[in-house]
Amino acid sequence: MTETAMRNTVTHEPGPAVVSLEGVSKIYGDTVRVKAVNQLSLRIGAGELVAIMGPSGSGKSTVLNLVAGILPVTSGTVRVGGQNPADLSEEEAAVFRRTRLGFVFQDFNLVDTLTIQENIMLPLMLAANESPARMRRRSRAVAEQLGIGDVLAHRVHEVSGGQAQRAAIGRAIIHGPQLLLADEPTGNLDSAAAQDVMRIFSDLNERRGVSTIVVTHDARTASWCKRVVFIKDGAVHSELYREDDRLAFYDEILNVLKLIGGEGR
Ligand SMILES: Nc1ncnc2c1ncn2[C@@H]1O[C@H](COP(=O)(O)OP(=O)(O)OP(=O)(O)O)[C@@H](O)[C@H]1O
Repeated sequence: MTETAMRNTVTHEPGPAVVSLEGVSKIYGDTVRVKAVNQLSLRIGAGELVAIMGPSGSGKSTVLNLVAGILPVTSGTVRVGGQNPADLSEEEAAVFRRTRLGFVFQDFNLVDTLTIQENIMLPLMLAANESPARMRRRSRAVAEQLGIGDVLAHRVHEVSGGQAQRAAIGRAIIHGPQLLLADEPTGNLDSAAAQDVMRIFSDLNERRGVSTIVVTHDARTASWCKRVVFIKDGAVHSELYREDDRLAFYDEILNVLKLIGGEGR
């Protein structure tokens, strides 16, 4: 496949940008310098479900952390919902992340000592502007939507990996974030649980228009997204847009991964 063919030219018109990166570079270290992201520009429209793929060390997680405002850029501009995280104080940035973004991680990052329901309620508890009864009602509704209404009273070690990740998704969406950021959300799951999790992201995106970025090594996971951005050496290498057929998209993704390296699993 040629690079021109990979950069699908069908007209896609995403909504207003929820994320835009312009000429963004990130260099780690002072003495030993690692250029993890190199003049990268990327626009993600509101309501998009996008995967970021690329070989190990290509800069995927760094890009996600730059979008989240967890890492400062070395140069260039990042905007999330029109806001440049660099313009915010540390405290404002923390509030921005807590109220406007939702995070999902490979290892779930649930609090072991809390129940599944308490984990899902956590962002509401931190915001401290809702009554306990309302927080419980909202967390139950989210859990039922995600198919884990029956394990709300369980501790984290009493649920499966797939249920734990669904709880983490519940925690990520309960406050109605503008943008969901997921770093290898299916990396610790078996194939069936991974498909369930991606079906949930896809449903949230289609029914509720939740803008989502998923970093993944896994072509099957990426095939649930509508667009895949391939990163190599810290810059955008190519992109694919999904038409209707998810399995055909999966094959197209594997072909690009063969070309640029990356597992595909
Ligand atoms: N805190 C850090 N300090 C120094 N170098 C770092 C740091 N974090 C990442 N790097 C380097 O930056 C480059 C990009 O790393 P990053 O984790 O963003 O890549 P990735 O594509 O997410 O990799 P993987 O798929 O293996 O998770 C790599 O060369 C990595 O070694």
